[in-house]
Amino acid sequence: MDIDRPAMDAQRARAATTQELRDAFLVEGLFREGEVSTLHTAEDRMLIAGVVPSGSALELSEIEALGPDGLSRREFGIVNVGGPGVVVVDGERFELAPRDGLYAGRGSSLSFEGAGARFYVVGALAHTRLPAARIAFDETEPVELGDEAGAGRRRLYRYIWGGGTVESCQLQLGVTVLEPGAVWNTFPPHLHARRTEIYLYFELPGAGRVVHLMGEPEHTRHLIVANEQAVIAPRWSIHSGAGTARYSFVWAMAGDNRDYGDLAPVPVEDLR
Ligand SMILES: O=C(O)C(=O)C[C@H](O)C(=O)CO
Repeated sequence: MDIDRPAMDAQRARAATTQELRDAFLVEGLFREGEVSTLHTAEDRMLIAGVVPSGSALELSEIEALGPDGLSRREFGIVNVGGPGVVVVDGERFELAPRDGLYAGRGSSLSFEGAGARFYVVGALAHTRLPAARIAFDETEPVELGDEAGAGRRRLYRYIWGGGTVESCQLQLGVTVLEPGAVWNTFPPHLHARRTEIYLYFELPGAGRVVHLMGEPEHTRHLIVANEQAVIAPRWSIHSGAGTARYSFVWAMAGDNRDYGDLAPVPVEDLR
């Protein structure tokens, strides 16, 4: 799979059918055994990929949608959403346990190993090359969010962000893990005027679904999302959701700045 997806504007999203919304904002089939699958979106030119090495190593190589410069002008954030595996960045081997993350700078050559590993890759345009760094889930101090009464207790692990130790050009990325009994993420929701955000839901049971809320605050829409599916949130779209079971998700942003707190909360009373 190598998809080049155009943007849909807010006005069209208000009136889009369920299928049109899914075609524009939902990413299905990203993780296929023994394959690298990619999607490039016109929203902040973000690239996402699912890499499932199975028996043999796989490389992230040139992608048709990116044209002649290919991956050479991009930085990458990676999270292992499967079993243990290895990412090789320009010959250097990084072992990634489940939920571990990795940053790889502009123009890195990337290959992936490990039967059982499932790598989620996010690429953003980058103006300079910065050093690769592994971010261990176990060693990252989480931010505690939500409460039990609101079924939203969760831990947010910031891997690559403006206030952190791993440098990036524009990419921000982390993992949010819901506590047992929690189903809500990112509520009340918010907007980022200067960034695009992509969520990848994972650790959701097979028959589980997340009702993902999107759209302008006064014209909300929803997507029914299964495990290992991603949702693109343009700058005009809220991003929030409630699951039929607990889950985790990778959030990743690209855009004008790396100030993680640069967001506009939307009061619940203003949602329509
Ligand atoms: O659970 C949450 O809340 C989040 O993970 C919020 C995301 O980081 C986000 O949406 C940042 O814009």
